[in-house]
Amino acid sequence: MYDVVVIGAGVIGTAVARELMKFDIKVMVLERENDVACGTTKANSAIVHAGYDAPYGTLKGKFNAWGNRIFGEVCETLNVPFKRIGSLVCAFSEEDLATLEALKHNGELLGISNLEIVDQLSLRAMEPNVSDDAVAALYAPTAGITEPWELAIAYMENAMDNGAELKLNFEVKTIEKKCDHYIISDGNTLVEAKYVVNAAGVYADQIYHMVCDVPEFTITPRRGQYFLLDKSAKDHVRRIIFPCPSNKGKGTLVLPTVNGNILIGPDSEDLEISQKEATETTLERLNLVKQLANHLIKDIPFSENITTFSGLRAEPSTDDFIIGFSQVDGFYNIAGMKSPGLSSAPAIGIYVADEISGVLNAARRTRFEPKRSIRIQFEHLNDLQKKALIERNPAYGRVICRCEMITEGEILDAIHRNCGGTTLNGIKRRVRPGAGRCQGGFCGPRVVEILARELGCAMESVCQEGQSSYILVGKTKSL
Ligand SMILES: Cc1cc2nc3c(=O)[nH]c(=O)nc-3n(C[C@H](O)[C@H](O)[C@H](O)COP(=O)(O)OP(=O)(O)OC[C@H]3O[C@@H](n4cnc5c(N)ncnc54)[C@H](O)[C@@H]3O)c2cc1C
Ligand SMILES: O=P(O)(O)OC[C@H](O)CO
Ligand code: FES
Repeated sequence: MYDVVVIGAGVIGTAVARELMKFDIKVMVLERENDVACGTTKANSAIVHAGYDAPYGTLKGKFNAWGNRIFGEVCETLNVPFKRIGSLVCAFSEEDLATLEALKHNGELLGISNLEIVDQLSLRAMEPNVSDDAVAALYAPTAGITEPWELAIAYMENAMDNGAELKLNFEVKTIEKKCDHYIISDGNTLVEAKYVVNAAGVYADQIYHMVCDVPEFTITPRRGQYFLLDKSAKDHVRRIIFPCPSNKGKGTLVLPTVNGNILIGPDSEDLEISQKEATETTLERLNLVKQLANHLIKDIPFSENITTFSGLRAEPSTDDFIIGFSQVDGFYNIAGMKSPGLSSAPAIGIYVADEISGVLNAARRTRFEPKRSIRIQFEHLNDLQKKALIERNPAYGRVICRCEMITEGEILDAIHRNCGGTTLNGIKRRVRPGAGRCQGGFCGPRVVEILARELGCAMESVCQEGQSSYILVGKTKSL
């Protein structure tokens, strides 16, 4: 019997699992996909918001401010990229100027430091490509960018290094409440736990419905679509550039990624409650993203686009995050994790682990290893280091991805760690082969070969992403 089962291995579920491992608690994470971070965590703006946007007095405001404060330390410990590049919210009218003042005031109530309204001249000096029509901006130097899926992978890996378990391909279908525990099933296997943490993203309402006849909330998907530009567009903007927010969200933005690409989006499209899988992109909405971004930033080189994608916000009927023990004894909801859910994840992990360890009366684990072991990034080594590494391990001398300069050694490491990658996109998310300009056209087949060899399976059974997303069907000719 587990003390705690966490349903959902996005950035929220994995953060909770890792923080729970600081206590003497037996933890299992259940995830329906064949990898962690396959839900909203893999498709968002990747911003660690400064925290001035969510209203003072809300859970979003509290956890964003707290999460931003500790984000740098968490990423350093877990070896996850994070850059505090700062953000600018641009004003185009008198009404927008009033919005900037209101955001600054709200941020100050939340304890966000160094917020400043900059005039047109300063804005132009900071970001020469901002539209000539922008008259001022709210500058927040503490905003940052990260790699959301890498954070979730790192959280899960570190949780497993400390004894947590992960069951992939386990779609929770029923949850049965007994007098002092739960029985969770995917239709084949039963898992028993004293407490359940529901971190199932856009499905959190359905999971809660399994134990509660009349749930207090619903979760509706709100889609956002993006363009990702090649690194050749690097430096078109150096900070996160927002328009003023509206009741649809923080608007369509332009920002750099931690790897030097330029990200443009999202739009904000309310879908039906049943459309929890609708992550397709559409020409109509991408054209809207283009139009909105061109209003904010001049001369965006859309010809450098290398991919488009979309993510689903978990829009709760309550408008705020839902975090806490539910009406059902021993059942804990972390639902409605729309933006700023990523920014808040480190703080939510700590908060939830404290609450649950409290009711379990669990002591702190004496042998908790907080650090994740170093990941070698071959490209970032100097020549002497590269030479020494290749002598020690020749796999680092074989470049598999030319666009991103990724070696076989890095791919092997990504496969064999705890919470290692087993799919083409899983390896791409961990070490970036396939994330370059050719989008895996050259390196994809090599990665499939390595995966099959290392996992001891046929190349035909290697998947691109989800279960059954097979890439190869069989041999077309023999040698
Ligand atoms: C367009 C967009 C932009 C955003 N930008 C930002 C941003 O810049 N900054 C920021 O702070 N936040 C941002 N967010 C919000 C942020 O991405 C989310 O708050 C965060 O990723 C939510 O993580 P999660 O773990 O709750 O959900 P998810 O990542 O969706 O994880 C939930 C997991 O539960 C699993 N699951 C579901 N049902 C079951 C089941 N029955 N059995 C087992 N497993 C199940 C899913 O497969 C999934 O892996 C954005 C969101 C979107 C959509
Ligand atoms: O559009 P929002 O408000 O959901 O925010 C999403 C990201 O945080 C910013 O793109
Ligand atoms: S060679 Fe890997 S993305 Fe191009």
